[in-house]
Amino acid sequence: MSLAEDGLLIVAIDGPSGTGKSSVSKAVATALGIGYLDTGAMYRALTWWCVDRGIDLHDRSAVAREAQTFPLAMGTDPAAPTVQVGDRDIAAAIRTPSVSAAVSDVATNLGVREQLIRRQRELMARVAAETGGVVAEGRDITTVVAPDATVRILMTASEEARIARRAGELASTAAATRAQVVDRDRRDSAVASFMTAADGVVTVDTSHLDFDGSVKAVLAVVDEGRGRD
Ligand SMILES: Nc1ncnc2c1ncn2[C@@H]1O[C@H](COP(=O)(O)OP(=O)(O)O)[C@@H](O)[C@H]1O
Ligand SMILES: Nc1ccn([C@@H]2O[C@H](COP(=O)(O)OP(=O)(O)O)[C@@H](O)[C@H]2O)c(=O)n1
Repeated sequence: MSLAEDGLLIVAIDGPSGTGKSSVSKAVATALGIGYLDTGAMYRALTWWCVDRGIDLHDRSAVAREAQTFPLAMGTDPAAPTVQVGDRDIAAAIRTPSVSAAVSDVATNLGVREQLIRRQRELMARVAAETGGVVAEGRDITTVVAPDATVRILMTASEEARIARRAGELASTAAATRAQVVDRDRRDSAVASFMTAADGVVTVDTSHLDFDGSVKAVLAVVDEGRGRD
């Protein structure tokens, strides 16, 4: 199944931590009046779920089994995205440093990726059918989840800018944040290629842009991509 058929607007955005993917994607989806999917939140939610249930994250087949069945519900309204398992709201719980430190162990499990990619494609197709399109962001959306998306963007920013943004959010020092961010990107790179743009993927470098400038830059790429379609 091609996600991009039927005139739906599928915008795929990848990039390393702290480039502005989540915040910019939400604003872009809001401006376009379409849905929003944070795929990183799905890997974080599975990590939280396994830890909560006492499942050893290194037991690859047990974690992959949970990926297939755990009761995840992603709210895809860009103005108020939600993450729930069962009826429990875990949006805040999945952002804790302990989940951030453990999530790469879950995301580098290929059995997990197979299941979550399947769920991401299903969700994207459903949301796009409902709203006319979707902005999905993560590490492998442009290359694996939706390589046939209408518009494919790699968001980049200098390591310095990314660390400064994350440190601001976490109220942490640059040195401590550097270790977390760089280390996570390195581990994540084992299973997805998001540091350089694949063929046909447009790079948006946000190092010297403010937030509004980044939103405008992405909207300009979307406009151009739509025109070509
Ligand atoms: N272009 C930008 N300039 C300055 N700050 C930004 C920019 N884009 C995002 N931010 C801020 O940086 C932080 C990290 O952004 P986020 O969207 O979470 O990045 P990512 O999803 O790529 O990890 C957020 O606090 C966000 O508001
Ligand atoms: N498409 C995706 C999205 C995220 N991930 C994993 O999920 C983690 C959390 O993603 P995130 O988008 O919330 O990360 P940040 O916004 O904190 O950088 C990443 O560090 C990857 O391990 C992935 O493997 N593939």
